[in-house]
Amino acid sequence: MAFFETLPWQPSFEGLSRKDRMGGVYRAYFPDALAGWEFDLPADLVADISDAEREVLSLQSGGALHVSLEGMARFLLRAESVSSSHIEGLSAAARRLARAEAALDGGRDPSDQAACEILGNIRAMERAVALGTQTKRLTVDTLLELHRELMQRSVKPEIGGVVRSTQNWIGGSSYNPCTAEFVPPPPEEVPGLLEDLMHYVDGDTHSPVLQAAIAHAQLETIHPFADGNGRAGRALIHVILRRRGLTPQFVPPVSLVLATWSRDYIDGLTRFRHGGPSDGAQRAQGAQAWIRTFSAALRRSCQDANAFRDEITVMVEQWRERLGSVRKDSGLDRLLRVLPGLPILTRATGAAHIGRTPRRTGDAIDTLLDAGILVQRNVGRERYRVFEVPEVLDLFTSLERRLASPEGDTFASPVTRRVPDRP
Ligand SMILES: Nc1ncnc2c1ncn2[C@@H]1O[C@H](COP(=O)(O)OP(=O)(O)OP(=O)(O)O)[C@@H](O)[C@H]1O
Repeated sequence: MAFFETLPWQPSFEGLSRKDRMGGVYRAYFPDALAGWEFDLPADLVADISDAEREVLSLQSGGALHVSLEGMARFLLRAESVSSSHIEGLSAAARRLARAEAALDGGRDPSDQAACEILGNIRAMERAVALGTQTKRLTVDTLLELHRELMQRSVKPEIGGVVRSTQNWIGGSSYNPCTAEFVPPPPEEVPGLLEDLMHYVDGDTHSPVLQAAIAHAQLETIHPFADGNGRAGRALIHVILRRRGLTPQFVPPVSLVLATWSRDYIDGLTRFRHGGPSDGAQRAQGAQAWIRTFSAALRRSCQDANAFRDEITVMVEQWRERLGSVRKDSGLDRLLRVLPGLPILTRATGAAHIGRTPRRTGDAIDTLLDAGILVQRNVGRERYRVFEVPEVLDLFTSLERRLASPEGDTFASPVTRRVPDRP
């Protein structure tokens, strides 16, 4: 039985305005556990879910012969991680991340906090999807470990992996929950609800897409952490999809679509919160509304990612035509394969990716510079020179613009988030 309970909030000395400092009442939500929940889905929703599953699988299987799948998979994962940050766009992020990574590699402290957070998100996301396959049982500890990873490079690393011990809320005043949009369950409810959630995540009573949708919504409803609940919930989606074998290679950038459909996303999460009996019609209907939104977002993200992958493939084929004969497994051949996932490079990072000496890599870079595929972005001595692949960065921008358009077409439906201009 799920319900809202009205609880008192004591006045406090904190807060700028009188209203902030005043006491009052708030309505906390007590969700139902997931264990034993059985519900039917209408035929059209079942079809939507299988369409989404088919799209996710087609993203894994489409072949890009001369392109490193790992590089592209990393890019999609990066896109998904960037959606959790407030950096201005994927292509800007690519540049800033490359700089921050270079600083970290060189043992320096990168000053770019946002870039560091994204690196943390990417690492956590990588770890999350790895956990999906490596960990035998998914438990509350797995979730805490994942959250710790996510928060490691944030401004508040100390809250990573710590279940909240106070009441939190979403929206309204920062000082009290009386005007909040949503007040998750009180802290004493959280451990039991998390046990139940992770038990559900570890099982396979529902199909992967359904399981990912429900687990995400339940995590956001519990809101178990002081911060980073959105990130943990998004990572959980990918843990489930990977674990259930749906995304062995490519992570669909579903979070970016949910961010674009922010109103539908929040509406869906809100509908998921029912009142009344755990086997009642209201619960089933609310869940269906959310699952519908989630499946559609997943489908859209796969369609956009597929289009991106096709564009990358065509681009690399055109490069090869432009270059004439490229000896198989030469430094140049290897560099062409990895460039889509490495749009900003130095001689050293290029060498590390293709397993050749910096000198050999430098020769391949020179060929690509002559062909206009690479451009040099700074003036400096050999080892400090930074190169970019403008065409790849342009394709990032196009993908990002497409993902930020509610209908996936920036002419038909303008972007809803701040994104870079059309290349
Ligand atoms: N009305 C709502 N009901 C339930 N969940 C919500 C609601 N509004 C937002 N959320 C979820 O809460 C997340 C924000 O929570 P929190 O600030 O703890 O996470 P975060 O990872 O730090 O933030 P962000 O999502 O901005 O990266 C959102 O990303 C969304 O998933």
